[in-house]
Amino acid sequence: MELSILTIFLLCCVASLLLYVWYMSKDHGLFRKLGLPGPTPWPVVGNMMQEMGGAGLFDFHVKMYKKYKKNKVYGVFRAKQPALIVCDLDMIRDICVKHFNNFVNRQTFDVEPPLGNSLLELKDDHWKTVRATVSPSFSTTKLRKMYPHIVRNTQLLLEHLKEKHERNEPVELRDLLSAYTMDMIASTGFGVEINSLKEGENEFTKSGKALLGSFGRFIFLAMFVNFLRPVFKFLGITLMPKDATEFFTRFIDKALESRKHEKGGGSGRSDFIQIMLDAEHEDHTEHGNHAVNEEQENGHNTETKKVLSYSDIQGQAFVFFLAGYDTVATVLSFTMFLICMNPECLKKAQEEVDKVLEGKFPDYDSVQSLPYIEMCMNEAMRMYPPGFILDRICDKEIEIQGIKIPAGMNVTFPVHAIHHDPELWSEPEKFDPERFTPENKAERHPYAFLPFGQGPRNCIGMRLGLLEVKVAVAAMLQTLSPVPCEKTVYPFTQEKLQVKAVEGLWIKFEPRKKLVG
Ligand code: HEM
Repeated sequence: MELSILTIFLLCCVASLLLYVWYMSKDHGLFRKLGLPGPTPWPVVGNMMQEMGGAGLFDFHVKMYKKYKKNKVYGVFRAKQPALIVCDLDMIRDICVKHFNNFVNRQTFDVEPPLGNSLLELKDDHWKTVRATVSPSFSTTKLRKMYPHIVRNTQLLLEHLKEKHERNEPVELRDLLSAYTMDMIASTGFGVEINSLKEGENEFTKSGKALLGSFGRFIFLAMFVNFLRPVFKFLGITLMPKDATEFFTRFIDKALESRKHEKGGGSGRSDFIQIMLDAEHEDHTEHGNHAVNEEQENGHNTETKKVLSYSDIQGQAFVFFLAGYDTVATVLSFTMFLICMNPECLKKAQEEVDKVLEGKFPDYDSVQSLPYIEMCMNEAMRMYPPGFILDRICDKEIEIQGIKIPAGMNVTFPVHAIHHDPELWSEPEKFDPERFTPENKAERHPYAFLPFGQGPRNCIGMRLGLLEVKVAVAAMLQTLSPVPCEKTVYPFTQEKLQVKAVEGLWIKFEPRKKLVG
C-alpha cells in the first residue's frame, strides 16, 4: 500500500507533536523523585497555566506559599524548566549570602546584546569584574554629582503638575511618573534632556514600554521553543523587540561617540556613562591600582577593577534604562497614591517635610533626614514590590537548612508572597508605614523584606532609586497636596502579571505652600 504525500506529512506532524510533548514533559517527575512537594504539572506547560493564567502570578504564589510554607520549599515547572520556590527565610539568607559563591548567577536565556552584556545577565567572573567596576558609580560622591540632574527634573515635574492643576486635570500617576523617570534616566545616565513629561509619549517612552511589554513574547520564545533558537537567529528573530533595542543602542552609541569629541573626553560631566568612561581612564592611568570603593568596604566584591570593554559599557548603559525605569516609576507612583489614599499618613508626611526642609527645595543632605517618607516608601514596596520574584541558579549540589538542592536548579524567592504573609505582616493588605519604625523592624526577620534582593547580587542601583523616589515624593508633598478625584479607584485591581493597577492610579494635585528663596 502506498501512502500519499499528505498522509506522510500528517504522520510526520503527529510524530513531531508527540516528540515535542515527550521532550517538554519528560522531567516533570523530578520533584516527586526528590521528595519535594508542589502542585502537579500539566504536560508541556508544567505549572505555567496556573502560575501565569487563572487568578494570576501573585495569587498563585500567595496560595502555594501558604500551602507549602511548612515544607520550606515547593517545586514548579515553567514549561520544562524546574524551579524550586523557597519560602524559608533562613534558606534565602544562606543562598544569598552564606553560600553566595554557589549561587552567583540568575537564570538567563542567552538574551542578545546589549541586554545580554548587562549585569542582569552576566555570569561568574565576568559579572564580578563588571559589578566591581560599576559599583563606585553609585557611591555617595557620585550620587551627589548626579543630584543637580535630579533637582532639574523634579522642578520640571512640579511645574507640570501645577499646570495640570490650573487646567483642573487629574493625573494618572503611573504614566506621568514613568515619563518623569525616563527624563531622569536620560539626564542622570547620559546628560541629555528628552522632555518626555512635556511631550507626552515620545520615542523613549514608546521604546521603554515596548521593551517592558515584551514579557509574553519573551516567555513564549524562551520557555516553549528555546530549542529553536538557532533557527530564530538565522531568521533574525530576537527575544527582545528589535526596534526598541536598536533605538536605545543607537542613543547610547551616539552619547558615547559624542564624548570622544568633547574637551577632555567629557570629563567634568556628572552622568552615569561619564562615570564609567572615567573609571576606564582611571584604570589606564593608575594601572588598576584603585582606591577601595564603598561596596568593597562593605565586604562585597573584593575583585580588582578592570577596564570595561565597549560592549560592557553599552550593556550597563542599556540596563540603566531598563532596570531603573519601571522600578522607580512603580515605587514612586504607588507611594504617592497610597499616601494620598491615607489622609493621616499624608498629614504626617507633610508635617515632616515642612519641619525638615523649612520651605526650601530638598538638597542632598536634607533629603537623607526624612524617616517617615522612607517608611511610606518601604510600605509601598512591601505591598507592591517591582521585583516580585527573584532567582539564583545553584552551581553545585548542596544541602541548605535540610533541603538538598541539585546542581543547575533554579531557586526562586517569592517576594510578593513573603511580603503578604500574615504571620510576618499582620493585616498585609493594609497600608501601614508604622511597620517600618526601627523598633518594629528589629522584631522581624531581616529577610522578610526583600525589595532590592539581598547579598552581593542585590540591586546595584538601590541608592540612586531610593534617592530619586524620595526627592520626588518630598518635593511634591512640600508644594502640592494629592487628593482623590472622580476617576480614583481604591482599592484597585492589580494586574495578573504586572505590578500595575488595572484602573490606573488617578488623583488630582492642589497647590499648597510656596518655596522660600
Ligand atoms: C526603587 C527602585 C528599584 C527597585 C525596587 C529595584 C529592584 C531590584 C531588584 C529586586 C533586583 C534583583 C536583586 C537580586 O536578585 O537580589 C535588582 C537588580 C538590579 N538593579 Fe535594581 N531596582 C531599582 C532601581 C534601580 C536603578 C535606578 C538601577 C540603575 C541604574 C538599577 C539597576 C539594577 C541592576 C543593574 C541590577 C542587577 C544587579 C546584578 O545582577 O549585579 N535598579 N533591582
